[in-house]
Amino acid sequence: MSNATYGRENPLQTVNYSHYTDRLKKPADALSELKSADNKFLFTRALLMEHGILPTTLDRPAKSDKSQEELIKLMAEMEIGFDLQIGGKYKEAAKQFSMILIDSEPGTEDHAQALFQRAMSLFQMGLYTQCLMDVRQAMGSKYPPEIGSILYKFAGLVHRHLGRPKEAKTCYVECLRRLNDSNLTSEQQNQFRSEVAIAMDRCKFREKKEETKEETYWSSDDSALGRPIVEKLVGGRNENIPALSAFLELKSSINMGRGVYATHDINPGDVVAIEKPYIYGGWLLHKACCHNCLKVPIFPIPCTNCSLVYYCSKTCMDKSMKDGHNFVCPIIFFIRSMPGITDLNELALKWLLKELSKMGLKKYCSLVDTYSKSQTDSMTRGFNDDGQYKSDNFLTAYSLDICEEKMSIDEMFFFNCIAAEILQYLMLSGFKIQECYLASLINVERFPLKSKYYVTHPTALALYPSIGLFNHSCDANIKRSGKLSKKTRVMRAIQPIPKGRQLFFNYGRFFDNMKKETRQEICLDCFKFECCCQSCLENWPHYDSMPGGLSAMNILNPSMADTVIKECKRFEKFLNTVDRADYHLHLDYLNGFLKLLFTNVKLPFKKYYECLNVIDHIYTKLDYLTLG
Ligand SMILES: C[S@@+](CC[C@H](N)C(=O)[O-])C[C@H]1O[C@@H](n2cnc3c(N)ncnc32)[C@H](O)[C@@H]1O
Repeated sequence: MSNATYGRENPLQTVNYSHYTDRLKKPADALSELKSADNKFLFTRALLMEHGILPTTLDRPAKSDKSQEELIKLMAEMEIGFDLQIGGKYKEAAKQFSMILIDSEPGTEDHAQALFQRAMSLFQMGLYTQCLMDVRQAMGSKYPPEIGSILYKFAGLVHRHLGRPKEAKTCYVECLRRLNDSNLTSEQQNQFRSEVAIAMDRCKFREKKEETKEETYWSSDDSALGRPIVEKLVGGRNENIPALSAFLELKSSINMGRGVYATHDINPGDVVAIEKPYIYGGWLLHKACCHNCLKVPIFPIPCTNCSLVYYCSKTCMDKSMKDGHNFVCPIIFFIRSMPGITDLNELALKWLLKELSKMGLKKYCSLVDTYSKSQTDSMTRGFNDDGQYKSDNFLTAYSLDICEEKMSIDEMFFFNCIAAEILQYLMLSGFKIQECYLASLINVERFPLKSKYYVTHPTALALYPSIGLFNHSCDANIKRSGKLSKKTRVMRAIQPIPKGRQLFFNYGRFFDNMKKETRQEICLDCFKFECCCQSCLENWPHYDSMPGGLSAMNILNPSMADTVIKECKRFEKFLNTVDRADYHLHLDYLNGFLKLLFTNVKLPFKKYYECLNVIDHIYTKLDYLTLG
């Protein structure tokens, strides 16, 4: 593979779907003539082979020692960065070190040095979180041992600035342990020790302050919030889809396909789904999270073979190897050099390996064949003959994808090419696959290679097959909670959901403040559907211009008008008098007010959404406190 350009691909940039078509001069058109997914895949694979695009070896571009010329160039580039730093031009310096990073190979000393220097510039710019990400990656790289103590001391300083005294202390202990490797004189070492002692003292002071703050917070009168919350599905577990509540069922509608509906009245706060991800992987921009458990370790340990993924412990490293990293490890460099969204390519590979380890090649391929041939109607996919939804993870995930007809030919060809390349790398890494299984093994239709699956979370990507059954609405009545590092995802009602109504969550993040046209554009662009939610169909006004007063037009139950007016005034007083930090102490009151408006006023109604925003704020804060 000569064109490997590790690290240049930005996972956030738009994918160039004509990457392969451009190289092969429009062969993708022939794909539209082929009917079955198997034939499309085999056609693409043969074409790539014919054009010499499929890799034939796993030889990485030689890691030759740098020539004298290259060394001089690197030093000159570093010097430019140092000069910018000395001159206080931190942004320019960060850019300069970024260029060096792109040109150096992860895991090498040059890479670690550039990371460390960029971290220092980011620190000066006050970008502590980004700075810490660089420091962590530098720690996981092959940095020169003599800078170890300085690197860990710096990490301590960054943690202190981020208000994490415990982590800072751990770094300081580690930096002292590495002091013997440094090339400081004994006098400089003594100076270093006394500086670290002062910094550690500051951590102690900070820790005490944190403890007091926590005590005052929890000594507030709501004891329910003072102990860890154990989430329970409302009504218990669903028989057919165990990740969902028993108060839900799956039904189909013309414009949204399958969706999840309430079979009982559901109240705001009720938990409607709890699911562990079927597969998950780190987000490349957040490289230093543990490849196995997704936690962000204080000291990331790089994989001893590839150096390209990190772990928080030896246990996680061993577990990951058993879970398939042994096959991915020799090819991860190449997988990350491929076009497309790198993280999704990795996730697709992980998924395939997981299925294969679970059921073996033969069974897996026959399952895919049976499934794709027997159930082509997207409305019935996933249901058995008794109308029950098959909750097996493989079939559930398989049946989620109904997107093929929405793809352009270029896109379809692109994904087939990616699949063919991934499979080829896998075979080159020693994974034995007989020719007859090739087509069933990689079915582009089912592979999570498309953006519609990715969770826009800065740490990781994960696939939740049952939660993936919820449709989108710009006026969501459920909300996800739980940090991805905890992996388990909890979905909770935020609005009253009467029996028979569909449950929706919001696929976008900042839809509340967008006008309909923008939301529609995003849905089409990112998720490939035209949004048919109620607020889009009825073209609800933007939040600021929603009706705020009661009238004959929007009161549903005139006998309740006085109560509604009185309660709206009370809510206004609440907003003016209660401190934002104490909102969570009034959750029952707020849910009650929301329900009153929901039952008696036609939506959209401004006060209703004001109240919903407050509730949303509370859950976000509770997640942070209880699940983080
Ligand atoms: C994650 S899936 C949801 C489950 C899906 N309806 C099914 O049948 O499996 C997302 C897909 O559902 C459909 N969908 C979800 N929300 C929608 C909406 N507001 N309007 C139209 N289609 C929607 C789109 O086809 C989208 O690609």
